[in-house]
Amino acid sequence: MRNIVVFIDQPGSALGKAGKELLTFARGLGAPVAAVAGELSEAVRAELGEYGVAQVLNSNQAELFEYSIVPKAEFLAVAAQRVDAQLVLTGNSAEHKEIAARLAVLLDAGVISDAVGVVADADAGIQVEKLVLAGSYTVSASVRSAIGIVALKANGVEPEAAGSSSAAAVETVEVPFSELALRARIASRQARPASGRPELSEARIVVAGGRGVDGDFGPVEELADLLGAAVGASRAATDAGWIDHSAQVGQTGKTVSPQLYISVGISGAIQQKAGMQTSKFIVAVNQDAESPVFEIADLGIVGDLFTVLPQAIEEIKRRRA
Ligand SMILES: Cc1cc2nc3c(=O)[nH]c(=O)nc-3n(C[C@H](O)[C@H](O)[C@H](O)COP(=O)(O)OP(=O)(O)OC[C@H]3O[C@@H](n4cnc5c(N)ncnc54)[C@H](O)[C@@H]3O)c2cc1C
Repeated sequence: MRNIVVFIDQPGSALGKAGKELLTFARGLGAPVAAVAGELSEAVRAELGEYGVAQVLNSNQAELFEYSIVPKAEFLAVAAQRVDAQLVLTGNSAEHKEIAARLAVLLDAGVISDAVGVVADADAGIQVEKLVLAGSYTVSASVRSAIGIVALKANGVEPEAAGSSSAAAVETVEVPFSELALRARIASRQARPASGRPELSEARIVVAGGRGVDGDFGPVEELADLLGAAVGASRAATDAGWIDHSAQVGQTGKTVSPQLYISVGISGAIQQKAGMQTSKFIVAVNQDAESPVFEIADLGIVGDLFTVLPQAIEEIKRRRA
């Protein structure tokens, strides 16, 4: 396969898990070229080398961050053309999916989002696996254009450094932004207070609470912190104002695909399942043995969450002591 451009968006002082996953995927397919938007520190450059990147295309132009979406798509278009890429990999967040779509228009390319796997086939080209209809179907799709754009879901692969590392060569890219790219200006940004927990859609473990917590997320948060997990919620819990809307998992919330999803006091309505059904291992705690959540649970615990969670917390602490 020809070069694979991997989009690394504002890495800051260290390469994040999402970027490492994309690079691990890319390495399995061909030669990864990192397209880094934002400042490129020496530490990140070294990490890129460790993850098998020999070439980095970097732009830190202010327009990338002062205007919405399109400048990043134009940067990736320049990067893809510069290295004659066959594939561009992006993350699967709402912003990255929009960037992927814009990029596809710019490059006259096929785009596939929500991907969980990519295979490069000499005859069939780029084959992508994705999950649809709340994860109840796996669909194989192929890109038929000369270059493909694929937005990959988080947690599809364990990040793994390449066996040997070498310093990645860095080339600065000056993007001639179009007039169209500068039409939606970002007026202000306000950072959310950091919770210290992992980002919900990227977390390896999620502990989610529903109406059953009855306003008290304490045990859910305590278990999450013990496991280094993100805290999720059903819509009933977010609508009640017990937790921020950004924690909502489901059809109208976030889609998560962690290694472990612990569902607590959630009935398992179809709209909730839509956002978590592809989790690798699902544990459900619910006092109603007939609750639909048990249909998708790998391990079901019938009981009062205010009894079950403290017992689990105590046992984990005891085993770690
Ligand atoms: C268009 C649309 C979009 C939607 N989008 C979403 C979405 O994105 N995400 C989402 O979650 N929902 C969504 N919903 C709402 C969804 O249909 C359900 O209403 C919601 O998921 C229910 O939340 P819940 O399971 O927490 O509450 P309930 O259905 O009320 O279930 C609460 C559960 O807690 C159990 N329980 C109660 N007390 C305890 C206890 N002490 N210990 C253990 N178990 C206990 C009960 O047995 C019950 O099973 C959407 C609905 C619509 C119409």
